[in-house]
Amino acid sequence: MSAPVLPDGNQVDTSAANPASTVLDASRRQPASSPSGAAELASQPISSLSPEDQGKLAVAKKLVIDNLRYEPDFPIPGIKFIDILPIFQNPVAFASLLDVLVLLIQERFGSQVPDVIIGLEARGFLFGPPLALRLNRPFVPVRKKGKMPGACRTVEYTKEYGTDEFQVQTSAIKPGQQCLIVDDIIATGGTAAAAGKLVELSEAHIMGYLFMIDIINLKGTSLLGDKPIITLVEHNEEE
Ligand SMILES: O=P(O)(O)OC[C@H]1O[C@H](OP(=O)(O)OP(=O)(O)O)[C@H](O)[C@@H]1O
Ligand SMILES: Nc1ncnc2[nH]cnc12
Repeated sequence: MSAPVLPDGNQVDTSAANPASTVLDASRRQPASSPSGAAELASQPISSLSPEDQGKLAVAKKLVIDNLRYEPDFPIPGIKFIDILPIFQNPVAFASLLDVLVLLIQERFGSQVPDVIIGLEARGFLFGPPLALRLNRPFVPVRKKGKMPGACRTVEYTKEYGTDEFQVQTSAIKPGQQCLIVDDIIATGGTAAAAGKLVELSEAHIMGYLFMIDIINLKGTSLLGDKPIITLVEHNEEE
């Protein structure tokens, strides 16, 4: 099978990224196959990107989808867990992910760069800090209760498989800052909404949310009001 073809006609070598995967034409909006058959490319407009950047976006999305793993009944019965960790064991996929997240932020917000990147424990810590570095902006962690020293703001929340409490250090987010909240997955939306509340308690602004994956049948984005949401991949558990 031939390698993905960019709009400029050049071929992209993704074989080093995932030798076992089937390499598909990156110009397609959806892969012909994925490990579960359920993860699909998010249908956000890409028209303002150059042809070269559209090619990068298509290749990065495919690399992400090909590097997901699905674990039934984890962490509790009935949950089909999406394991994103293989992406970070694959330097080509990881670098491609970061490149494309920067592109999507630029596409959505133009020349306005977030003042701060807010990453959510734990998997928002995997790509939030390198993304913040790429944007030359500070990274602020939101952590589960009891992990950080000093004064913290706290909110309780409910997520797909339980309840939890989130904290941010009181002085970490400055009043008036434009915050981009980043996490690997939005499922029921409770986690991301809780992080949004912490930003608001800090008297800062939610500039938007960014997720690698949206489990769309759980409709989590409905908890995020009218804030801009960037999603790379949509996953439907019902398909
Ligand atoms: O949209 P929701 O239903 O709220 O769920 C989404 C959250 O669930 C997962 O985190 P988890 O709480 O499992 O934490 P972990 O990353 O520390 O494992 C995931 O990384 C998101 O943060
Ligand atoms: N199904 C799922 N897979 C991975 N992380 C999750 N967080 C919430 N739901 C999840």
